[in-house]
Amino acid sequence: MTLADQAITFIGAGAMTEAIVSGLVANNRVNSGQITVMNKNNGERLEELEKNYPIQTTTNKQQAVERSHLLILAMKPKDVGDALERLQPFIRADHVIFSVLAGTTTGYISSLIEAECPVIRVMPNTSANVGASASAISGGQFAADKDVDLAASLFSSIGSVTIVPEEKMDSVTGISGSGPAYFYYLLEGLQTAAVDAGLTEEDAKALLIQTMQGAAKRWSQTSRPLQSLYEEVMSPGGTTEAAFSVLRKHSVQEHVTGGAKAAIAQSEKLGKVKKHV
Ligand SMILES: NC(=O)C1=CN([C@@H]2O[C@H](COP(=O)(O)OP(=O)(O)OC[C@H]3O[C@@H](n4cnc5c(N)ncnc54)[C@H](O)[C@@H]3O)[C@@H](O)[C@H]2O)C=CC1
Ligand SMILES: O=C(O)[C@@H]1CCC=N1
Repeated sequence: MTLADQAITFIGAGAMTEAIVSGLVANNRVNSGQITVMNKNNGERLEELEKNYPIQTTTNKQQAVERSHLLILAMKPKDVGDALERLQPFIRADHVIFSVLAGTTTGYISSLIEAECPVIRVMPNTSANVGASASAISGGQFAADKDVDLAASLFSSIGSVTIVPEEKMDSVTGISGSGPAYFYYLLEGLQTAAVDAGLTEEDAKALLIQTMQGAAKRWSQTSRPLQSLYEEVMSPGGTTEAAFSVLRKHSVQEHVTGGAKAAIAQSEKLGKVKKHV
């Protein structure tokens, strides 16, 4: 079965579901008429999604599960136990389950489902909205190569895909899953400096977007270490050096590293609070 023939049900109608759906709809590799989004009870949210995308929605659990061969779990990690308890009577061994939940192992999900269906853990990010997610994928106990290939095919239609062993998924979650937020936060600081110095928000946005894209492109096309790239920008007694003396005084880089490590630790913790991992 090709991706275009797949009926897909998302369980959970939040930000991540919308990011993936909007990326998939913009890209014709998936038939958007075959996408269903199911939510526990927020009808207004489902109406909003139906208005914005050519998809179907439902709050009917049995319909949501039986309609599709491919189920994508996209509720908060704390809600997965309750959700699967209600859905599991309708899940068959020939379902394929993708989970985008932070810190939630495929083993834990399998322990909540009677049928031995393949479970694939995926960590995308919200850049899926614009077809630019950095997604990592790992297959669980019952996942065959073809199931991992299906996940790779679906997520490659909304960005890049890296296949990693499942024990690396907490690290991925703290780096690229949360990653867009780190860059938005840093950009917000730069935007404030730009506007405080008299630039219009519009000009600041245009300059910062191109600067960030240019830096990413440059890094992608060189084997030089990052330190040599920022040192190249820095002239003795110049502007960049002035900025770095403030950033280093406040150990900004160490705090950025510490922040990402806290995210990784939190993903590990989310996994440990659940039983059967
Ligand atoms: N937001 C992000 O940047 C990313 C989020 N994730 C993961 O995606 C998942 C969803 O995150 P968000 O979309 O940000 O959360 P969200 O809070 O925006 O959405 C969660 C949705 O699940 C629904 N829900 C709760 N219990 C349910 C149940 N029993 N049955 C069906 N639906 C139920 C809620 O009503 C809500 O629509 C999380 O597990 C998160 O770890 C993964 C990568 C990035
Ligand atoms: O903050 C979170 O827990 C989710 C997982 C990765 C990004 N957002």
